[in-house]
Amino acid sequence: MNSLIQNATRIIIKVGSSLVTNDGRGLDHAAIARWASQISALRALGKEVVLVSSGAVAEGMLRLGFDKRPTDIHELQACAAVGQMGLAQIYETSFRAHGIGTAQVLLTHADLADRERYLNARSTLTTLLRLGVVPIINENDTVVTDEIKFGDNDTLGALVANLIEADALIILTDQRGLFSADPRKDPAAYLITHGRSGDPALEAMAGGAGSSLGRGGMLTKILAAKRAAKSGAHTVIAFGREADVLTRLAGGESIGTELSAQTGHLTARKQWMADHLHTAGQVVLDAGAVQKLAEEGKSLLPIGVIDIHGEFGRGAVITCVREDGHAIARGISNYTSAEARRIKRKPSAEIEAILGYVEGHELIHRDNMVLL
Ligand SMILES: Nc1ncnc2c1ncn2[C@@H]1O[C@H](COP(=O)(O)OP(=O)(O)O)[C@@H](O)[C@H]1O
Ligand SMILES: N[C@@H](CCC(=O)OP(=O)(O)O)C(=O)O
Repeated sequence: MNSLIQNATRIIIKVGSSLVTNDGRGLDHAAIARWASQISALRALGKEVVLVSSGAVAEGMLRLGFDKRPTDIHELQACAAVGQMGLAQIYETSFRAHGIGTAQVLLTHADLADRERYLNARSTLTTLLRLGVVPIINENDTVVTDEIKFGDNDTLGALVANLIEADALIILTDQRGLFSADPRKDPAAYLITHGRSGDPALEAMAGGAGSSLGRGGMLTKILAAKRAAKSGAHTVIAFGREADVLTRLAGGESIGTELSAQTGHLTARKQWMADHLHTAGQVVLDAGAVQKLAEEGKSLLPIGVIDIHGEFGRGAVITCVREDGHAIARGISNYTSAEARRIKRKPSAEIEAILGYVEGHELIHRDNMVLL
């Protein structure tokens, strides 16, 4: 028994190229229909699911008649663009059979590196989940070149887990999990059933991709688990053709390789904030707000803010100081410094009238704050 997936509410599921395209023979309609049916069952259990799907290049190669992976970057990008149409169509049809809508989200590295776009991607994904839609994510291959690519969707899956603070990342692949060595090369290799994300011993066992279709191989999956754990997400690596793999994992069964994260979401986020020694700006709190934060564990409302120093964007880590300049907390601002200047000293009910929109009643929510 293992409860990593059973206890997870928000789950990222990543499916690799060889699974999605039946080892390059063409979209595996039956496999995709089975995953859609299982994901529909997971949602009936109250879980939110985001799918990260590879396979655009492999499917596009088939549709355009390439018998081996093109070396020309623009031909590869053309393959991705053609194949992505196939992916979008098959996922929409397969989920529609269960009355579930899908949404296509194509991301690039630049989208997640830019704070504004990162926050927009996060809000769109969480909104889609709230609206009951299954987002289907892939890298936007047509606009990126090698130097600026995530390169493999294992990494993308982990970054999406960080982005929306998922509880778990399930990586479905063409092996039963992490083996002590690449099972294609070493027949004596055995399955590793449990481990700690970030354990360097795991990295030593993992090798590169097993086929010409996959990009990352096992090492990128192990590194993805390490990355996902930074925001508190556990990872399971399992065989995508295993019968009812998703529903059995959700039922608490141990399948594949389970890699547990050592810290919870809140701890991970607070640690991240505590590590921000230089913050973009400061807000000066009145005595009432200091009391609410420090003594009562409350969020920071604009009404308790007397002054704002520095220029910062939405989502920046800022410092909360007393009137005498003493720092008492750090946290993520829901508003830009310009907006904060307009809503300081105002009751939260007036935010919408002043700014024309509301990002939150708080300037800094309690969950996004660490006391110093
Ligand atoms: N230690 C290992 N355990 C399992 N698989 C490994 C290991 N080292 C390398 N591999 C290879 O990684 C492959 C899976 O990665 P990849 O081909 O990128 O798949 P995907 O398309 O699912 O991302 C396996 O088929 C296997 O040959
Ligand atoms: N964006 C690429 C994904 C490449 C990739 O990471 O493949 P894989 O190692 O099979 O997950 C595509 O859709 O072909």
